[in-house]
Amino acid sequence: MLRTSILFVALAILAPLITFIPRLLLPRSFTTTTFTTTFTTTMSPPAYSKELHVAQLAVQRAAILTKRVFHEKAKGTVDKNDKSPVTIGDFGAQALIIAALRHNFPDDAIVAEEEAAQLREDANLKATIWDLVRDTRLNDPDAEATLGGPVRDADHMLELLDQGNSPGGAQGRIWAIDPIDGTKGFLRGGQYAVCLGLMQDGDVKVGVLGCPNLPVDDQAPLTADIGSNQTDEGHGVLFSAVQGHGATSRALTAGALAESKPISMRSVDGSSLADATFCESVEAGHSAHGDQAAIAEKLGITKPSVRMDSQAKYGSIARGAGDIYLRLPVKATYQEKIWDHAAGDLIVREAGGQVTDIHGKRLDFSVGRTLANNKGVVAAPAASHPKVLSVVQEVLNAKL
Ligand SMILES: Nc1ncnc2c1ncn2[C@@H]1O[C@H](COP(=O)(O)OS(=O)(=O)O)[C@@H](OP(=O)(O)O)[C@H]1O
Ligand SMILES: [Mg+2]
Ligand SMILES: [Mg+2]
Ligand SMILES: [Mg+2]
Repeated sequence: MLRTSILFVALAILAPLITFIPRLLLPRSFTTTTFTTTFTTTMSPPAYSKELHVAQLAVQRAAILTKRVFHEKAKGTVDKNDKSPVTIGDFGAQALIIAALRHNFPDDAIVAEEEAAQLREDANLKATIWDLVRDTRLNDPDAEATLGGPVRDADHMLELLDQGNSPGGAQGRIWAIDPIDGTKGFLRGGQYAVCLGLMQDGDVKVGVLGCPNLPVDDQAPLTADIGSNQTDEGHGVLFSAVQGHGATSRALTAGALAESKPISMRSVDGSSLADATFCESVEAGHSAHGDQAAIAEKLGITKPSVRMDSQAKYGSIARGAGDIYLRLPVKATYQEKIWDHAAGDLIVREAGGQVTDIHGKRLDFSVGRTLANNKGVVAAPAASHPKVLSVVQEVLNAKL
């Protein structure tokens, strides 16, 4: 009887410890709900699960704002110092994404394309963007709470916008934000993407792309004229990847995340390229259409190229709707920006692709706000990348 009582008391003391100790070993950011659902099934937390979840919801919320602007006739276009366009949608989306990151990861650095300087000089512009930011939220209260809820006021919005000024680099956690990639496409009524990537020590770990004008269906044929989405019906895709965990797509929603599907590139090897589809920029100033056409011809590609704005190109080849993305330099001095490539690079590689520059070097995100160590982009299924790269080099060398 005494022995049974001692055993019972010992069990009563030990039981809570047995469940508590593993929690001590987990990262502090790991929530109890996630712990019970994931830890019990896999015994270890999935890498970057909180970062992925926040990034997906943040992109989804920002996309609600960009879609409102997309469907308006006057998009509040302003010229930047470098003469490229920026709209009220770019500013608003960036403020909302940074608000979500600051709420969840206050110590992380952020590299973002836009800054608040023009809004500080133009009260009307500031008020217009504040109207958008104040009124944009996810329609799922839990999802909205995850992002920290609404931005406090218009001045705080400006402070948030300016927090994307990190110089980047090889150390620590750095988020890269392109609030609207393909702004020219956005203005033309074409493709654009809301882009967010997380780098750890210069390596992309998490990538999320929101593409409001791509068809939801991964099997939908890739055509040049897919920007004619005026109703949103059947359109809007959220691509995601975590390093070492593959890539997914899901429908872009206005609230909680939709169910995801794994995606992969088509298996095109060097000998079956005749059937391949290649994508390139719409803007001739952004990539060399002539060189790209010569390369396609030498590869035996028979279909015409699909010209599409933004990192929607990376998402499209990652889900096998296209196969190859070529972005050959027009000007030798142009340095690609990290926010134009971070998410897409990871999504394509996690879907079975390879992404390098024209010299065959992997894109190097560790050297600041630009890809200063790289020239151009060559993205293709891993099995055909060596062949594509060799033809890229043959065509470019012949010009020297
Ligand atoms: N000269 C030059 N060469 C290469 N790239 C350039 C150049 N100038 C601008 N940019 C960047 O191009 C980004 C959009 O290019 P895309 O290929 O995605 O779209 S497009 O079809 O060319 O419009 C675009 O991104 P957003 O500004 O976010 O739209 C720019 O960062
Ligand atoms: Mg821009
Ligand atoms: Mg861009
Ligand atoms: Mg942009």
